Amino acid sequence: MVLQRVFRAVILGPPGSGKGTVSGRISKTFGLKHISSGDLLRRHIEAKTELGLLLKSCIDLGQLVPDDVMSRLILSDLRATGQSSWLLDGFPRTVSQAESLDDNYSVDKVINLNVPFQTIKQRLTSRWTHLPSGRIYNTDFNPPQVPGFDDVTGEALVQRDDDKPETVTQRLKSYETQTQPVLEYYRSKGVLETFTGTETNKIWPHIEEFLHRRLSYVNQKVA
Ligand SMILES: Nc1nc2c(ncn2[C@@H]2O[C@H](COP(=O)(O)OP(=O)(O)O)[C@@H](O)[C@H]2O)c(=O)[nH]1
Ligand SMILES: Nc1ncnc2c1ncn2[C@@H]1O[C@H](COP(=O)(O)OP(=O)(O)O)[C@@H](O)[C@H]1O
Repeated sequence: MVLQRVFRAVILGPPGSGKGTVSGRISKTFGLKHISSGDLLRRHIEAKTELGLLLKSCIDLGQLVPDDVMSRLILSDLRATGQSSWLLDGFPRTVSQAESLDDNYSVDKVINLNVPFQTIKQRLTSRWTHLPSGRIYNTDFNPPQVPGFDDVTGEALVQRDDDKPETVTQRLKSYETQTQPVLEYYRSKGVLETFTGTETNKIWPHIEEFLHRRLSYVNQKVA
């Protein structure tokens, strides 16, 4: 689908709810640029800068990176993408971040993945990531063709330090206290669309259908 107007969306959901997996499908099907806050932070950590060390200390404890640092990083990334359509994955995670985003961009739709915490814990401990690209695998759900290696580049996959069970518990707590209020923020603006389920393959057709309808409407309005 070729979009005639810029379309900007956010994907929200607890850690492990499938944001990265669904974002990959949305970006492939609808051509939105996928911007992941977690991937952006991990690139800084890989670069081993002073900022990277500060970020790693928050992430390894399962805590959120401070709002001012996070908003500055994401907004500068968005500015660099210019006038394109995008899908923001992992940002905003607090109401203050949502307000910073609003001050600079208007968000057309927010996709909320509502997946029970019970389902999530099992998934995260079997997640494998290709750090340079952000491609995600799972030993049960979508295993790589060769165990431990990325399908596209053949490079090694890693297990994220913050996917340890005790850190996952802390991340779910941060989600409950700091990110859930963001749902209310977008609900009151009338842009929130919630998709509930325990399996990405069952949730995905509903998201796909919703975006097809929504984006055809955006195109018609411009035509
Ligand atoms: N078993 C199972 N695993 C899934 C499903 N959807 C995604 N995953 C895996 O669960 C993990 C978390 O998904 P991810 O997209 O990274 O979630 P995010 O943390 O919200 O970005 C990854 O290893 C995925 O491959 C699913 O429906 N079932
Ligand atoms: N918007 C954000 N605000 C603060 N911290 C963030 C944000 N996005 C990511 N982080 C930090 O990076 C970690 C990993 O994020 P992410 O890769 O999006 O995790 P997940 O895919 O499991 O939801 C988070 O647990 C948090 O410490």
